[in-house]
Amino acid sequence: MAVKKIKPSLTQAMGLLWGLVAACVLVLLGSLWQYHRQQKAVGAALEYLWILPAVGLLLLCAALLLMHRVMRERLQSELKDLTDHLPVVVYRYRLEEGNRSNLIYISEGIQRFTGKSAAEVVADPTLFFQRIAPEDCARFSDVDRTAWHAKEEFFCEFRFSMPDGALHWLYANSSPFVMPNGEIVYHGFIEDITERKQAHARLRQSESLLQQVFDTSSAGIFLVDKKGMIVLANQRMAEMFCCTVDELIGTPYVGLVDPTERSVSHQKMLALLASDIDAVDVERLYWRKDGNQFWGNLSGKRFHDTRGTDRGLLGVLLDITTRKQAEQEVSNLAFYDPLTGLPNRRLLRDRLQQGLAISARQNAYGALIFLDLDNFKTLNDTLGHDAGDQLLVAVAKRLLHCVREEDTVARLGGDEFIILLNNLDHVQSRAVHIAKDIAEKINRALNPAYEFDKNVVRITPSLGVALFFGHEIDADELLKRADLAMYQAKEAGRNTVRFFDPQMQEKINAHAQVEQDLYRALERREFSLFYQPQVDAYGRCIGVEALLRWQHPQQGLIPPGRFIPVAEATGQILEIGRQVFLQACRQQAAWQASTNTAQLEIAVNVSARQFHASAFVDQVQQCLQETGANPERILIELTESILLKDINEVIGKIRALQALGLQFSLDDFGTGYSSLAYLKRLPLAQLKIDQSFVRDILTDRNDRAICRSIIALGQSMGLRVLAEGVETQAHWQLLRSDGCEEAQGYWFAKPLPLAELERWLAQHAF
Ligand SMILES: Nc1nc2c(ncn2[C@@H]2O[C@@H]3COP(=O)(O)O[C@H]4[C@@H](O)[C@H](n5cnc6c(=O)[nH]c(N)nc65)O[C@@H]4COP(=O)(O)O[C@H]3[C@H]2O)c(=O)[nH]1
Repeated sequence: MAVKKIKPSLTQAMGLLWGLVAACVLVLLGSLWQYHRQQKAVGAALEYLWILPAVGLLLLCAALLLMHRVMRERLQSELKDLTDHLPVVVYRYRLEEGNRSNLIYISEGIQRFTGKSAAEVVADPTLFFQRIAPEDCARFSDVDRTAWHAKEEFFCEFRFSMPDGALHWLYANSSPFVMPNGEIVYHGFIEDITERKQAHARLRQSESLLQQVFDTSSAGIFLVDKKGMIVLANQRMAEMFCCTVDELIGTPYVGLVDPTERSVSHQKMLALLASDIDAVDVERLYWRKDGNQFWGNLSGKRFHDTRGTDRGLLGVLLDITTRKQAEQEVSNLAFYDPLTGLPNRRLLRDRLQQGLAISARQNAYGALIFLDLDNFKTLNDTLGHDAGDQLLVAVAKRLLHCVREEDTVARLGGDEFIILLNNLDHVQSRAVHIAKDIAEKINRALNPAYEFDKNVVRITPSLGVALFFGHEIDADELLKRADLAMYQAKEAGRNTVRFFDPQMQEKINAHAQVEQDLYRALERREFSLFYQPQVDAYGRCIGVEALLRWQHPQQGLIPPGRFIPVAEATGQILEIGRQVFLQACRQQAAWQASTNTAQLEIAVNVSARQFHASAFVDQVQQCLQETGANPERILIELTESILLKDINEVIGKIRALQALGLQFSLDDFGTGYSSLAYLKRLPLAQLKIDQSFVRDILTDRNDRAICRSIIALGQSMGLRVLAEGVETQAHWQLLRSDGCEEAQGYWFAKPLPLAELERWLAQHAF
């Protein structure tokens, strides 16, 4: 806004005054000259000198009056200039008789509001009033009237139509003054408060928004002062802690934290409040008034008031219990065995790494125990999987009772458990001792019967222990060692503990070597069949047992006991067994051609894995067709382990093969687990008494009693009974006297290659 220059009227007034004085002096001197020319004495003229001070005085008064007037005008002009350029409009009115107002003055700013000059508005104040918004008119008048009547200050906010048509908010304020003459004059101002109003409205809106957020937020919002006391909290916060907002306010924040974390949390909170850290984000357990816990995520931000003073911490608390539970579940699924709740293989691997690190750091031996339940599979198949699961859970519980909290009990899967023992001792011999004691304790703990539902079950474990010291060996190797030791325990008769032994490792290496060699043997056809004669009660050869031999290029002839278990474990037995059966069929077909040999039966061993293979029946059928062998002269020898699987499936398969004409013999009878109930249902032709019973029949009364029982059992069920491993005449005579009608053994002949067998047959013509 341009500031107008004030005119220098005081200087002009002084110039005028001096002009007047000079004029008076000239007039006086002129009069004196006239007297002198008219030869009047100067002395007489001097009598009129008193006029001089009088004229001077008059002139001074006139000058002072002029000065006062000039000064007042100048002041008024300056004041007007000031009021005209104020952002507010100032006005003055007088209250007249009958409380009527009379506008005396209004500053030029009124033009902004009305579009009319101040003089026009003074002349006609309605130019102003008519612009007041109709909805505010009545209120304006009421307030105005009340103020006049009471002779009090008037103030009012009202809407006003501006010259451009926009509606603005104006604020008018005036205060009464009693003039010396008793009249009442109001001085006031009018201010355009539209922007302020809008700002207030915006502020109110955002405040209301904030309040709504505060009240309806699903997060707990609170303010903690610098001493850690809650000074503000919203409803949700109160709900979270099962109390009222009032109960929260004035209490220490730390009282909301779970008691187990309280002291740590308190220290942290105070340290935080004293620090210049601006924000925090923590997840921790909180504690409700009803005693329940919940997981909360606290996002805290340092709170400064409008003056910038640090007032504490503004916290936003979210209940994250559901998320935590979900995380826990995911973690459980990833790291824990869902059945027993024990750590799984993945977590075990992690713990193992930690165990090795602890051992290295503390220079102490630790131990890993590999535990496998003996015959769990049989039990699971017999009792059902639910019972099997219950048993595993019960075993897990007993295991946990046997070890310290810092030890790990994990389940690898199936019936395999691992126990990791850390920090046993610095001295190896003592560590071995401790590990042994714990392993035996576990063994004892698992032995007592388990009772669930209607079942009472007994199960024993085989435990393999491997010691470790620092990072001498890695986790994989350690597991392998404990596993090997466990197998050693199985080999030693189960229900026992074995420590890892390097010789065992050699066995495993040998196992791996045999596996490799077997692949080559299959390719190069290094297998052949030997035949061991079988005789009847009169010593006549009624058949042969086909026994597999492996002609190893370096090791020579290898008996089946050395490679059949490997072939079974690797599945190579399927192909080997097929080749054996095919060869046996070919031989039978060849013998059919001669009347001397046409009646000979060939007994063929079939392993459990081979028998259970889905293609087995088709394979047998194919071999028979391919060779033209007489199925009635082929006897399949099954071992009792075959019966451990679903017995109905086994019976079904035997029946299907029987339908082709084949016969069945149960090998090694008495050594396995078959129950008599199953035996009754099996469509067998023959029972073979295992040679372990036959061997000591002459000296061991029990063995003889067993042999007698098997013979009697076979007879009662209409089965042929063949005694294996008959090595002497005395054996055979005794068996004969007990009613055994068939035999096989070195007394008659050893397993022979084909050519030798044929020579033997020729010598023992029947
Ligand atoms: N001490 C002694 N032993 C005698 C006597 N008479 C026979 N033996 C041996 O006893 C075993 C009898 O065979 P197995 O019980 O079926 O036991 C067999 C059989 O279970 C398995 N086997 C042999 N050939 C095959 C085959 O082709 N397939 C399958 N799956 N297993 C086979 O290998 C086992 C061992 O076979 P081998 O070593 O040939 O051992 C044979 C035989 O040589 C005797 O008077 N005294």
